[in-house]
Amino acid sequence: MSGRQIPGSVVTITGGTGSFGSTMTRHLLTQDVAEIRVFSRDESKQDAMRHAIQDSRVRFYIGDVRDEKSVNQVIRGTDLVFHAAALKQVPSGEFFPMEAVATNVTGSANVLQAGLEYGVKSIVCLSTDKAVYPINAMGMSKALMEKTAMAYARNNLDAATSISVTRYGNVMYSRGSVIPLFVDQLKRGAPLTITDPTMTRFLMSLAQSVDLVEYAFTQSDTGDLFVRKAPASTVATLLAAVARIAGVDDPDVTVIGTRHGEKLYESLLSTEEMAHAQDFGDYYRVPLDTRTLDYAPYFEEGEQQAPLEAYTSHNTTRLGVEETVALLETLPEIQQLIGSRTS
Ligand SMILES: O=c1ccn([C@@H]2O[C@H](COP(=O)(O)OP(=O)(O)O[C@H]3O[C@H](CO)[C@H](O)[C@H](O)[C@H]3O)[C@@H](O)[C@H]2O)c(=O)[nH]1
Repeated sequence: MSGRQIPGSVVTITGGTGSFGSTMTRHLLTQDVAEIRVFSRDESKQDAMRHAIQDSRVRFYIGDVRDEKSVNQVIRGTDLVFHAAALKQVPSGEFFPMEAVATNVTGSANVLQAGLEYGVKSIVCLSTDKAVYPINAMGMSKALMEKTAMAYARNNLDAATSISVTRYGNVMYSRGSVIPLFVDQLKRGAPLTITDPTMTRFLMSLAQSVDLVEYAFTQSDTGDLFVRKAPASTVATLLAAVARIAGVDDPDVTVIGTRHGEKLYESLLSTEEMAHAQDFGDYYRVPLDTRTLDYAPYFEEGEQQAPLEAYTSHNTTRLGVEETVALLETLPEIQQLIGSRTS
C-alpha cells in the first residue's frame, strides 16, 4: 500500500476551472477530501465555479503555472497535485509555439519542482494522445512535459513524491469540439462540415477520466504513465450518430478537408511504449524506464523488443453508428438534448 488516500487530503488542481479540473473537483468532494485548491488565471471562471459549487472545502487561488512564486504558494501544504493547467488548442499552438512551451513545459517544471520541494505525496500530470508521435506544437509541448515529468521522477527516485502521467484521447462534448459543433449546425439547419470521413478519434467521457487520476494519486509508482483504453469511431460514423440522435435523416454534408496540424488517426501509446505496457483491463500502465545513461550493461544483457503495434484510434475497438449512438446517449449533454426534443 502506498499510504496515500483521498479522504483527509489537501489537493491542488492546476487549471482547476477547466473541464477536467472542475469534474475532478466535484468528484473529490464526494470522497471526503479535506481541501481542494483550485489554481487558475481567470477570476471570472473562478467566480462562476465558486457560485456553482458552494463548498467551503474549495479554495480559489489566482496564479499562473509560469510564475514560480504563485505555484509555490499554492503547493506548499498540499498532499496531492492534479496538474491540468495547459494551453491545449492545436491551432493557436501553431501560431504561438513558445506560449505552449512556456505554459506546458516550463510551467509543468515549476509544478514538479515545487511538488518535490514541499514534499507533496503524489503529482499527476494530465497529457493527451496528441503528445504521441506529435506533429503539432501543442502535442510537442505536451510530449516535452511528459519527458520532464519522467526525468524528475528518474532523478528523484528516493523522494517522497510519486510523479505520474495520465494520457487521454478526445473528450466527447468538450468545449469547441466536433460533437457540439455538429449539434449546433443541425439546429441551425446548416450543412455539417466534415474534414475527412475516414479520420478516427478515441471517444472518452470526462467521467471516465476521473477514476484513473484517483488511481494514479493513490497507487502510482513514480514515473508511471497511465492510459485509459477507449473505443473510437470515424468522423463519418460520429456525424451519422449525432444526426440520428437529432432526428435528421439525410443531413447536408460539406467536406472541408484536413485542418492545420491534424492527423488521420491518434495514438495513445507508441509502439515502443506498447512493448513495455502492462494491461490492467480498463487501462494500460507503462512503468518508468529506470536505466541510467550508462547503457553498456543493457546492451550486454540484451532486451527483446516485442513486435507490437502502437495503440491507435485506427486499431482500437471500432464503433459503428448504433454503438456510437448508444455511447453518446450516456452523455448528460445529449440526454438534455433528447429531453428538450421530446418535451
Ligand atoms: O468541423 C469539423 C471539425 C472537426 N472535425 C473532425 O472531428 C474530429 C474531432 O475534432 P475535434 O476538433 O473535436 O478534436 P481534435 O481531435 O481536432 O482536437 C481537439 O480536442 C483536443 C482535446 O481532445 C484539443 O483540445 C485540441 O486542441 C482540439 O483541437 C477530427 O477528426 C476532426 O477532423 C470535422 O469533421 N468537422
